[in-house]
Amino acid sequence: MYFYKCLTKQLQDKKPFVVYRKPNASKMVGLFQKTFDLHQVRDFSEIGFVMAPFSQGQRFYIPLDQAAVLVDQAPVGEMSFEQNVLDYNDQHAKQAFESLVSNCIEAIDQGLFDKVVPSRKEIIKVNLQEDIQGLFQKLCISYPTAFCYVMYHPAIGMWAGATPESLLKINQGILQTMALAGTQLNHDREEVIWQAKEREEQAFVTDFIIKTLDPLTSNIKTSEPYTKRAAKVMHICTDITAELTQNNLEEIVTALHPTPAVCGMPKANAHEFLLKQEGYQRKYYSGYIGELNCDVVNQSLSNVDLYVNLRCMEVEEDRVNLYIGCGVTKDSDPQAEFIETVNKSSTMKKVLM
Ligand SMILES: C=C(O[C@@H]1C=C(C(=O)O)C=C[C@H]1O)C(=O)O
Repeated sequence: MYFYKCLTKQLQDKKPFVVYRKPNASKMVGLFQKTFDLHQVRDFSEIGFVMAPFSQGQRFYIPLDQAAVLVDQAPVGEMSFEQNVLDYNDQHAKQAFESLVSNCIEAIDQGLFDKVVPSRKEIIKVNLQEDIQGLFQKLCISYPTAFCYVMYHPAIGMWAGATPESLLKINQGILQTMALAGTQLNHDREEVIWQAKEREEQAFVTDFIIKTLDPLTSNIKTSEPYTKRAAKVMHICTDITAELTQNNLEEIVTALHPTPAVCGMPKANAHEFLLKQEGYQRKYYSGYIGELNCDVVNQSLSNVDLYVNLRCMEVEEDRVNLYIGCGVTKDSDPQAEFIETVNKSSTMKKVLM
């Protein structure tokens, strides 16, 4: 297929590209940048595909007018969930994460914040560089309801993922976002029971988003919280819509990101705590990715469609780094939170096998 020939050529040339497929979409998109330049988003008037970090670092993008643009049928097929690797057994990683969660709970007890989202990195020795096409196909086939992508820039490296979380959609003056939090294993039964801890954690996120959008938009509406299934796990989700009152995309993105779903609440305290205590660089994990001022498949230049970069991995020469986090509140149990990160990491591990 010509799409994959371009992907292979782009990789050989080490030029920037992104390939992606939106949730439930039948089409995939490839943007293959013609030069090596690193383009940065400065005021959100830029048009193209953006990838922004959690905190410090470059907000880079592939400009639509500097890329070969390809749209094709997205991969479909069957993949079984059976041989899942959930028996992660690194005692050192377990202890380190549980101690981080305990520090989080202590900080909550001291009144520093109500919620915080610590995370960790898991290194898997595997060489995926030879089969990026296969990686993208596996992501798309395994996770039809997620936003699946592989993105590369020589200055940033290669990132791939299948995220269930939308950060921001704008279409014809209507803004949509979601408050996603709370996690349990996806048992595939229709009836799902959520404990108070998860419901409270998710309500924090909804409240934050409503408060954040209030001065920037009008007519904010929320759905009832519902269960959103995301591969091996499921979450509580509230859909939120609002009307834009002015053209203030930069203000809106800056206000929403990072949400309490990936950082915490109040945001500034949680953010500062994470930068000091997590002990590693999140880089582009829990940043955002997606279309800025364009909808490539529908050939429109007025849409925004950004996703939170979760269930993602950084693909290096001989290894991949998986990034995973979980929301901590006063009622959290460090062991249970560690298990939650292991369950979430199975989303990525599945496509590594
Ligand atoms: C932080 C992550 O996920 C976020 C945290 C969740 C939680 O705390 O339950 C649920 C969904 C995401 O908003 C992650 O997957 O790394």
